Amino acid sequence: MAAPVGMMEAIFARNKEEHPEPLRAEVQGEIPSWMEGILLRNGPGMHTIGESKYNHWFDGMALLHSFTIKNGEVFYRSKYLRSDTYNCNIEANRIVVSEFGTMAYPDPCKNIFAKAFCYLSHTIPEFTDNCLINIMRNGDDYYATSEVNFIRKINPRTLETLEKVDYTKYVAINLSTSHPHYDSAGNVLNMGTSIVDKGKTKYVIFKIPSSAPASEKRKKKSCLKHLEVMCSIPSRSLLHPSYYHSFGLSENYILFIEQPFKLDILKMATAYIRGVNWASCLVFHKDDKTWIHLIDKRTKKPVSAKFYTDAMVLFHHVNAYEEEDHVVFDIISYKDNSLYQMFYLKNLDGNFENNTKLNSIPTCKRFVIPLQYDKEADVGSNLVQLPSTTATAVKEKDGSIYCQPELLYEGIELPRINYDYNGKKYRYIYATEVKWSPVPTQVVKVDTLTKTALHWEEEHCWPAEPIFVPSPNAKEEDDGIILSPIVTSDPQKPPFLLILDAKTFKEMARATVKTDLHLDLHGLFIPKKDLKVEPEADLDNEHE
Ligand SMILES: CC1=C(/C=C/C(C)=C/C=C/C(C)=C/C=O)C(C)(C)CCC1
Ligand SMILES: [Fe+2]
Repeated sequence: MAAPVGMMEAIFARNKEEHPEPLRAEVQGEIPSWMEGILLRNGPGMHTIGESKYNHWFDGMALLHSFTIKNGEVFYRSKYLRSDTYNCNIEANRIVVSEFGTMAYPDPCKNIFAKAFCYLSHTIPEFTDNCLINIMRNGDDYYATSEVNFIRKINPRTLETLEKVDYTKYVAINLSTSHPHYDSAGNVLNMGTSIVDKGKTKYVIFKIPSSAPASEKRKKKSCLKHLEVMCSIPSRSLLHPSYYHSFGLSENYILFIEQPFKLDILKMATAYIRGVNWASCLVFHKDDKTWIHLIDKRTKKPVSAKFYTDAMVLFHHVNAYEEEDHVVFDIISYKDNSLYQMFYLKNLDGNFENNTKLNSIPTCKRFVIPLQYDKEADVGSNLVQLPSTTATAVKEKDGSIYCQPELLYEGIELPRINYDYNGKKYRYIYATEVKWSPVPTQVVKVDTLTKTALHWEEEHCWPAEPIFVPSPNAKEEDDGIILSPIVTSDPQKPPFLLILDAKTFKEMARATVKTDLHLDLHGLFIPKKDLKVEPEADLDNEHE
């Protein structure tokens, strides 16, 4: 499919209008009656403020949007996150807060970013609270998340912005992932990097309980107060901690990949005075190794064996599980960091096709880590004993173990699974297929067993990350529905929420919305039973 000139600019760079009042979508097909709840998603929606423009797609102001499904009907809403960053920018009518790919210099007026003037004496700058990447659920609370120390509480029904939460008040981290995990009790597990703690750079794994102790419930205290550090892992290099976007979780282990795509702290500390963006402080060391860390949840200690693989860059873990004394984990990996390069808005304009040819294809790979093996095994022997995989883990002379993956599937990103199978043996990956550019053209269901896939695609359609929602009495892993918002590039064709049968990948319904829809990043589905108030109890006077 070829991209008409200017189309990419409309998709990526044009400011999207918010639509905070519920808008009734036109449903074609039938949405099963059990399907009730809110699909809540996040992503950048505004890349120009006054005369100033952001450089990178990941810089855009967070635009929350939701599809509320009730009685076979769908209502759409969108609202910009009223972060301090957003408010300051709008007030100044220009970009005054730095983002991933854009360094900004604030007005000399007094604003909450006044601290930015202390850059010269601070290693860690005051980061943005433009939480544009994902949504995190913690008990009954929902937060917009990004990769720094701030998260923003939001109202999942009205999309209103609530408190600004600073992780550093509860745990010594300066960066955190936007992809937390959840255990079966609903507790949040997440990871962050601590840079300034007594000069010891480390990765911190922490848990936020899903509810506060009963004695505090009445006071509506936040669960964050009860955040608990599970384990920390020292960074191999104090001044170059690895960058990571997600981590893995099996039943008993936490999986952390220390990749040679690293944050250079000295570069970051001087970025402001050098006039360069944060992105330029992330450096790929192509000749370094990628270290694989396993943390035993029971002992809260890292497994001592040294597992590594070749240099790579990864953003998304897919899933991990244990099988016969091995940990199996699947990730989407790249051979370098060119993905971040591609999302500079200057590469996403008229010359899009030439600028963004994927030279590093996102590839789904399976790694297998042996947990129990013969310590006397010969150097050079493969310690993986699983017949189902070609992944290997070879003992080296110095006792370290060199892991080589099995290729599962090429050209997919934004992976999701049936989260009931998270940490467990599983079979299906739902993702977007990325063929000729980093922009998805298809929704896919990959069968990791047969390495085959089912696809959905349509002309002028650009799908978002597909979310799996299990059906109420699901027996099989793929008993459920796939939800994916579809951005369209043909002005005659309005955008819609696509609803697929996860088993067959046949379209069950689509809910068309006559408004602007932005290409987003990640989100979650809140089933009706998890909503404190009936979804859209107030929808009787919705706008049509
Ligand atoms: C602001 C800021 C950061 C922001 C990173 C962002 C916003 C990353 C987005 C990544 C995405 C969307 C990846 C998708 O696969 C860093 C570099 C962590 C550290 C310095 C300050
Ligand atoms: Fe992500």
